[in-house]
Amino acid sequence: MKEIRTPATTVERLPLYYRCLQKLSEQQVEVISSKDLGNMLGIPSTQVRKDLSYYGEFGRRGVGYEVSVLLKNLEKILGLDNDWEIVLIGAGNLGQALVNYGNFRNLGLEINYALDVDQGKIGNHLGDVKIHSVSELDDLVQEKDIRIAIVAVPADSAQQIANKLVANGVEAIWNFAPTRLEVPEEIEVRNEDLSIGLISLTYHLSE
Ligand SMILES: NC(=O)c1ccc[n+]([C@@H]2O[C@H](COP(=O)([O-])OP(=O)(O)OC[C@H]3O[C@@H](n4cnc5c(N)ncnc54)[C@H](O)[C@@H]3O)[C@@H](O)[C@H]2O)c1
Repeated sequence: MKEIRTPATTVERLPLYYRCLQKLSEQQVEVISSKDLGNMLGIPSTQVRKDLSYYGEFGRRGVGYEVSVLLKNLEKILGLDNDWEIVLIGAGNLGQALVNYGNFRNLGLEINYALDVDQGKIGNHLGDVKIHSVSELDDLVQEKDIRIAIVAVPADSAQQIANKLVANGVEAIWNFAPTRLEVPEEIEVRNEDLSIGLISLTYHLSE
């Protein structure tokens, strides 16, 4: 049987549906139509139905989606029903902001460990998270079976850190350093480059 690949744009929208459904659930809304869900997110109802149809038959024609059922299913699809252990490398300005960002918790996600090379930072706490020496990376990643890492070190250290992470079993990297990481094909890398967002605005104003 030919496997149907879910478009990347659909996958990108799933967290939006999830967050929206969380809000609806908090507001005790039990059922939502694709039209209303789409209106809340600025997405056409046809797109909402198509996106969700890749994962199953969640809605009922003329009725809509049961919020709690769709929320539970999306939680599973997005892997948010797992207790992921996440390590941050580089507890500088950005790293600190990420650890202190409370909204990850609303998704059931948490940065559990922070590593840095700076002796002046090692031993300090970012909230509940103690900053450990980066020399502990190998042992920590292996012992805690960490599969997700956040790289927030300067660009010239990022590749070396990525190599160590991958060698110790990390499978997914959220990379904030403005550099392309060379990793094996099976490693999932998500690059976050804030300057690209800002440049897209200056580009449009300059047209
Ligand atoms: N600050 C931002 O808003 C921002 C935005 C986008 C991208 N970035 C990128 O994210 C990265 C971090 O930015 P920042 O502003 O937090 O810088 P920063 O200088 O404040 O922090 C970097 C931290 O990494 C640590 N570090 C350096 N080498 C290391 C190594 N080998 N192992 C472990 N820790 C190491 C430093 O001691 C420092 O604490 C940079 O690559 C930067 O370009 C930053």
